[in-house]
Amino acid sequence: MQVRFEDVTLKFGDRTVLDRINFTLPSSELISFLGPSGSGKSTTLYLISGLLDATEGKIYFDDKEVTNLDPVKRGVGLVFQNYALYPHLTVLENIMFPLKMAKVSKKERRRIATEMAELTKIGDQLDKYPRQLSGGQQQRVAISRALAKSPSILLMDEPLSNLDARLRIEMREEIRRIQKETGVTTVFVTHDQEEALSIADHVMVLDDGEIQQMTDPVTLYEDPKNLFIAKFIGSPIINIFTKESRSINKEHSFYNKDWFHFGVRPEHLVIANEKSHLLSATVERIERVGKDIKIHLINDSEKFIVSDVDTEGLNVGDTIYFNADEANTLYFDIEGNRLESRDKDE
Ligand SMILES: Nc1ncnc2c1ncn2[C@@H]1O[C@H](COP(=O)(O)OP(=O)(O)OP(=O)(O)O)[C@@H](O)[C@H]1O
Repeated sequence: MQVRFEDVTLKFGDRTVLDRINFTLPSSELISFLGPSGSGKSTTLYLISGLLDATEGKIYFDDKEVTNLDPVKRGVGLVFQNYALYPHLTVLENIMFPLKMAKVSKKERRRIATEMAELTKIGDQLDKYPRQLSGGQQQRVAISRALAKSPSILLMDEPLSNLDARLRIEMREEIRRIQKETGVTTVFVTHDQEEALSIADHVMVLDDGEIQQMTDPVTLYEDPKNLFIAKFIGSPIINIFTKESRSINKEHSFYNKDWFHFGVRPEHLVIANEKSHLLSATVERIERVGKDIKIHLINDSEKFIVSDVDTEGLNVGDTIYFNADEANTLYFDIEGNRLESRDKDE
């Protein structure tokens, strides 16, 4: 099922949190809402679920307007960070609970709940209580329960935030598998860009209540619409320079072009010689994490990072020279809007 927002505004008192936002979530896909804390991700999710009412604007599920429809009638499945399981009910009873509320027959409840538990690989834990399960297992129960009523859309609010790093990675793969097996349109809220990029078919990036860009993860990384997206997506962070930057060689032909900021990702800086370089800096630290090598550089107080270069013979304190890989250089105007944007969604 497709979700469409038309000029949706949400105010808390006189504070506008979302201001006339418009988007369409494609059917049967996994969509991530990504953004810093307070950007409006959960608010947008609650508007879809009906737990919050829009102050203005219209919300559609396919062609049906649901703006004023009761949350129960919207048929959404919800999964929260804290699992929200009933502690006094077993796994099976937890999954069957919404079906019981919907007056589904006992036999049918058990059949559906067992099927959902098999789907989420929790079928061998049916008689246990939530306290006897790990965080990852509890989240599997919560997902089974949310899917039991065949929701039109599955909404997940930071579902992995309570899990440790390894389990987070395992569970995000599981969520993707379950979404692909069921085909239920799913929204996954996170503030973790790596999580969003790895799991989602489409990512909607929010900042301060505004949609900055909505596209597939590869386009988001390669073709950011503005400086905010360029800096928010990618780790290590993109290197950004301005016309005033002391690291830039102002003799370089590149300098005369019509940009105010330009950005080069750490893997797109290439070593040059002193005569024809664009950037210069001193090696401050060489960081090795497993096979990944990052060189931290400094020029005056400006810092940047380069990766994927040969570090043999390189020492802290050395001055090195770079050129930017032109095809992968991102240019921005003074307001931070991308120049020559190649956004495929436009
Ligand atoms: N009930 C409320 N009353 C007043 N302001 C609220 C309320 N709920 C949220 N807000 C404000 O709305 C803005 C968006 O909040 P929201 O929870 O949607 O952000 P978020 O992107 O989900 O952030 P986080 O990752 O921290 O949960 C924030 O500035 C928040 O303070």
